[in-house]
Amino acid sequence: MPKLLVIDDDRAILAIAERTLSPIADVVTASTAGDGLKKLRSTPFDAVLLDIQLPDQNGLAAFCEIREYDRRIPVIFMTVEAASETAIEAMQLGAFDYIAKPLSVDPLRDLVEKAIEQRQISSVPVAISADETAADKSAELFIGRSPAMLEVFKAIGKVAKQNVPILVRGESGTGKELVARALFQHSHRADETFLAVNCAALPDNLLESELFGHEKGAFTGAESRRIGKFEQCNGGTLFLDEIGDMAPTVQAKVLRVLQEQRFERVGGNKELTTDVRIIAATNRPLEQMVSDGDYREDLLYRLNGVTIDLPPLRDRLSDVESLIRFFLAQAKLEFNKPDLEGLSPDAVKSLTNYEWPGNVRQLRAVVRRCVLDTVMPVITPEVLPTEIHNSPKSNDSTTDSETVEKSEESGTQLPQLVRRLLQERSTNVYAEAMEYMESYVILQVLRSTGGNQSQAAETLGITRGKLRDRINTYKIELKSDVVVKENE
Ligand SMILES: Nc1ncnc2c1ncn2[C@@H]1O[C@H](COP(=O)(O)OP(=O)(O)OP(=O)(O)O)[C@@H](O)[C@H]1O
Repeated sequence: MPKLLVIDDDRAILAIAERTLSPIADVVTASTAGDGLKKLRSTPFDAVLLDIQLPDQNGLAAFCEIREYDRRIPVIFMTVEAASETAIEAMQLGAFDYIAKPLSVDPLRDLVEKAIEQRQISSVPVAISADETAADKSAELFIGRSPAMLEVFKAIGKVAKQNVPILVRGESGTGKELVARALFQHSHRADETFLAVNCAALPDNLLESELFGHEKGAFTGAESRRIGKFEQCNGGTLFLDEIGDMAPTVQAKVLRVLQEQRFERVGGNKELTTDVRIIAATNRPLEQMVSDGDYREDLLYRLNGVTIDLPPLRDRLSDVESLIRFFLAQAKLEFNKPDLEGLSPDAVKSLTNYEWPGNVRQLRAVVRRCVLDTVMPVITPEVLPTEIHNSPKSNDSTTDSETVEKSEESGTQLPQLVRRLLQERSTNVYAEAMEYMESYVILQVLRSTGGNQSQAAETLGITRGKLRDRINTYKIELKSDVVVKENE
């Protein structure tokens, strides 16, 4: 039977604890911190219930001694009033949880059961340690040992020093900006300026002015002359993210810079020259957009002379472990969690089996969230987001065709979709897969804003015009709920 230590100077509390908890644990009591610590050192315990005010020592100080002795032991604090300050302090120190007196029987039993269970599952040796030297904050490291990523690194090495435009392609969150930075750092321009512009984040007229600048009075609100990024970045490197999201006028101006290194500020007629290396990135099907008349063919050809393709994370799952190691060590330092030891083997299994629709960005966010959420030194599957913990592949139980039928909208069906398209010998796999992802993201964000398009556009980092365009394209209906219309 698991062993529980209850430290409190109130005999009534000790009696309630013994009565309530003896069916689930072997309860040992102590009425002072000194006595409790002595007992703890002589027998192994699975959890501790600790009063915050003890006669011989403050409970928080006693807690620190317990942690020094055994940092894996879950400690639940008990206190008379629900004092937020103490609760915050206790949780910051790493307490398992906090319960207010007078003790209610059911919540107390549930909490102690949970603590004992946590103690047992986190007693396994860690599969990935949180102590990695790679977490040096000063270096922005690019992680990946899979053959696909080695190809990417080789491509960066080959083209970084050539003064040509480069197009980086890949799904959102695959690391396109990191590639752009690596190209810059290894180029002859490494000591010059590097600027990044997200073309989807600004309305078309503002994007034009952001890139090329404007003259005073060029449009309402243009109260003075403004220098654009192409001018500011003279001699340096400009990273144009989401290059697919540009109005035709802007496309024409960017093409001219690429061809002649010349442009005019908005509202100006003086021709300016600039020497900027362009690195562009996109996750959009530019070829399809050219066929649909939405993108200039000549611009596409200028841009994609040299292309670097970043594979989605699900196609290089062998990189997941090293990425976790890296993000875990970073988060441990950043969130000051010195007791964090790492991830349990089961947690690693769930993470390495997941399909990662949001790619490395999603993996990074999940690891950081787990580090923040865990109260135990070892991160176990229970701490993972439910979609990962319960993902069909993590549990190896559901077949692909079942999941496609069941939840068209779950957003995790991309691999199945791609497999189906390949079986059907589709020649439009890229565009269809991109559309699937894009419609999923837009739908989810619109749902989260209750259909408010301004808020959704802001959250998505795209303009309202673009959002409206996508809503029409994907036949998203904004009624009391946000739904996708069936194809007529
Ligand atoms: N191989 C990698 N090693 C370490 N960190 C990575 C790697 N790939 C991506 N990241 C991290 O993941 C996050 C997303 O990467 P990044 O912004 O470069 O993606 P992106 O493809 O440009 O996304 P988007 O298309 O949405 O702009 C960043 O925090 C980045 O540092």
